[in-house]
Amino acid sequence: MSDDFSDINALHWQFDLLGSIEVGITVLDRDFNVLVWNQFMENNSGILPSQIKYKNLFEFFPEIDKEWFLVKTEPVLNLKSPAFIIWEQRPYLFKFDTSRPITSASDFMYQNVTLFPLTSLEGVVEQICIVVYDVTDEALNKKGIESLNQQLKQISRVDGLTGVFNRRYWEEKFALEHKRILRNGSPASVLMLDIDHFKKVNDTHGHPAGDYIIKTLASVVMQSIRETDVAGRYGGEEFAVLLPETNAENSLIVAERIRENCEKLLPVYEGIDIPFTVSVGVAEFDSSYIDHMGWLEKADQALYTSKKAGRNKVSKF
Ligand SMILES: Nc1nc2c(ncn2[C@@H]2O[C@H](COP(=O)(O)OP(=O)(O)OP(=O)(O)O)[C@@H](O)[C@H]2O)c(=O)[nH]1
Repeated sequence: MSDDFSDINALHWQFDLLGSIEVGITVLDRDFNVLVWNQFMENNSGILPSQIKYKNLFEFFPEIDKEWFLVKTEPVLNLKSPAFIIWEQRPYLFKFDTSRPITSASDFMYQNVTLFPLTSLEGVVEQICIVVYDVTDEALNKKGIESLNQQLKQISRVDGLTGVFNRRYWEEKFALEHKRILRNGSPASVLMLDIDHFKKVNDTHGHPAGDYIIKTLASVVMQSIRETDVAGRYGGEEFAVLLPETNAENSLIVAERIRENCEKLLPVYEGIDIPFTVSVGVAEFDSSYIDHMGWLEKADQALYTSKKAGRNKVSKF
């Protein structure tokens, strides 16, 4: 009698434990009818155990992809091996609101889920137990760090003044593209651009006005090239542009377009007109350019030719 009583007692506190534990626990039969629904599941779903008990899980949670869930539970039921669902794979199994304040970056609870078999005394799997862990904080932290890393990466690649790639990153991309071109022999060209008499802009209108002209040139360049082209700020008022899949003829058209757009544009800084022109050098890739910097050097030489010829010009190496 006293043994029976202590068994009942143990069962009672075990049920209490199940209720107060800060993880979700539910037990399903082989047809996915709910047998156990603990306090955590009730609190987060708003569904009472009396409402869901002996009912099919999928009726209450249509967001669970039934086909996928059957595949996931198959080894649990038939091979007695547990299965895991991590939030990186699937953010949640049950769509619960997050209990975090409204400022939280997520409006649902991220979950790690364990599915394991419950066997009868005969060793037959008759039920499946689902344990749901709330990992919202961990997930948001990780996502926050990832996005911060992404931002840092972006900052380290981009020139702060103009938003185009900085020299270091541009050269990295240029070197990679050069390798690819050496291998497949596809046409490509590179441009070097430099603002004419830029020192005069600074001297006459001041450094901030000079910065404004540099930014203006960057936006002219970006508007004049394709998405697959790669523009970078190479020096103070000097830009480099890589034009993949572009032969000399077509790259001269692009260079001329940039030169003309700059000439036509009349930037106004603090009420003062500051016209400017650019000189451009163009060099098409040649298989003898084994070194990428040797290729760029050709564009620089062509730029020098444009400067010597009176500026506001495009020259081809
Ligand atoms: N405002 C501003 N000026 C810069 C920046 N970087 C470099 N410069 C200036 O750009 C000027 C470049 O002058 P130079 O290289 O002599 O050439 P230039 O006056 O453009 O003459 P040419 O290139 O021969 O037509 C210098 O006065 C630099 O101080 C920058 O970020 N902002």
